[in-house]
Amino acid sequence: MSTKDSIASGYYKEPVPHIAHDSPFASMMERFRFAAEILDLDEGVFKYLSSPEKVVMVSIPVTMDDGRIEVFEGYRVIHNSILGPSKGGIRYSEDVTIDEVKALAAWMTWKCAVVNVPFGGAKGGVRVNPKNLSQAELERLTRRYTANMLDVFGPDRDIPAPDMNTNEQVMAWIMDTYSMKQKKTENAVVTGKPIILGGSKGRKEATGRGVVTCTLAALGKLRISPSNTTVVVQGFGNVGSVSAQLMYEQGAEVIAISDISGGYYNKNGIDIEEAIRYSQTHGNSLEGFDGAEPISNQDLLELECDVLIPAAKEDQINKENASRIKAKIIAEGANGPVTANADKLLEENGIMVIPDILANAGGVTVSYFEWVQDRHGYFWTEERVNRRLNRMMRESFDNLFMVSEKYSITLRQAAYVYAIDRVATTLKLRGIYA
Ligand SMILES: NC(=O)C1=CN([C@@H]2O[C@H](COP(=O)(O)OP(=O)(O)OC[C@H]3O[C@@H](n4cnc5c(N)ncnc54)[C@H](OP(=O)(O)O)[C@@H]3O)[C@@H](O)[C@H]2O)C=CC1
Ligand SMILES: O=C(O)CCC(=O)C(=O)O
Repeated sequence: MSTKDSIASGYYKEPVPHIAHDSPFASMMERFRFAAEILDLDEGVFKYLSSPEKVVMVSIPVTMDDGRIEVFEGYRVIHNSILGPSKGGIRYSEDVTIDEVKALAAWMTWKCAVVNVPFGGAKGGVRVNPKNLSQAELERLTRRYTANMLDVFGPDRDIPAPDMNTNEQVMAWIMDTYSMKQKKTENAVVTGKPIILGGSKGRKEATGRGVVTCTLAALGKLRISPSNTTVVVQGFGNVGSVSAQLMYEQGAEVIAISDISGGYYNKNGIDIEEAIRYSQTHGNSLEGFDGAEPISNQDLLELECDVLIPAAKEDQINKENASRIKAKIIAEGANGPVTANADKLLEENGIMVIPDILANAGGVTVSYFEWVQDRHGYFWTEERVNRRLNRMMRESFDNLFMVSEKYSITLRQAAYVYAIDRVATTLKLRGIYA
């Protein structure tokens, strides 16, 4: 089989109704179509996997500190649960949309299949800027969102986790609200909890650690040593800061970092420990960080470097800027940071892209470990968590690298082919009955 230039033919070409043309869901579908064609996927299975199993939209009234009632919109999308209970984070963001959550939920299905964890895919979102809420308002919002989702969530049904702008504290409130309803502590209903509540050691760092495991594997394939590597990281939250720190610990020179306040560039390398300290002591913001020169988030993506780690949000590398990207490797810490129409341009420039559904799968992998530990009531050492995480990420990277070489396709295409084949085979074995 050779690399395909034009990916869609036959029924794969038919547009899926109600999907914005240029959106994360459209990007997901374009890659899904490519894999469906390679796999000669049954038309019914293609249609089934093109839409989510369940979409829940809720209205969340919150009493604000000044007594006013504000109403927020919340979502939970379960894309598919054929591989097991659905799994995926919850995002708080002013511009989250149902279409974005649908794409993120589908990516979770493929991601769990890529790393062979027995979960389906889901994602949640609330349209809110949490920076405008007090801690008490955030708690009331989270508890009401959870109350509205009591029939959706469950340790055997659907298990949330952190994503953009949500953290261990938010997971603790979800667990507590759910447990109150069950009249018993049910810590396996969420992952990414504080360790004292049944969280797993290593979960907070897991996504960044997985990004770095894959990056080191990719550098190995290109015969570049980590200590001769320059790295650029977009986004300095959970995924970006841990990825930057672990690459820095490997001896790499991290020459640029960024958050919503802008980019920070130092051609001689940034002291990442200092940057993390700065952000932690300045309200989780790099604003005013003086260990580097200011640079825009867009210019940062186009810097000359060996490794670019987009770890902020979707659609950052697109058909407008893809031909100006100079990195040798892009490790997708974020979900969907590259649009489908940029894939070809990056491939033509010989850039190795480690796709999101592999690169950032360390988070859900350790979430799986957390769920297993909660259900056993027996907790692992951090060393055991990290060793198993590294092994699973490395095996998944090697597996997809082999698939990509075998079929002369990119790592992203290999990831979709592998994941969709796994989901479709499971579907076939289980069967579909009314
Ligand atoms: N947390 C996890 O375990 C996982 C997360 N992911 C994905 O990784 C990405 C980041 O998530 P996570 O680290 O958890 O989120 P966080 O909220 O912890 O961090 C997000 C970071 O991105 C920055 N940011 C937001 N918008 C922009 C922008 N336009 N330009 C530059 N920086 C920006 C934020 O800046 P500021 O703080 O200043 O707003 C912050 O530094 C998301 O795509 C998420 O879906 C994927 C797998 C697992
Ligand atoms: O840890 C999890 O369950 C899911 C993390 C997540 O939302 C993601 O991988 O995008």
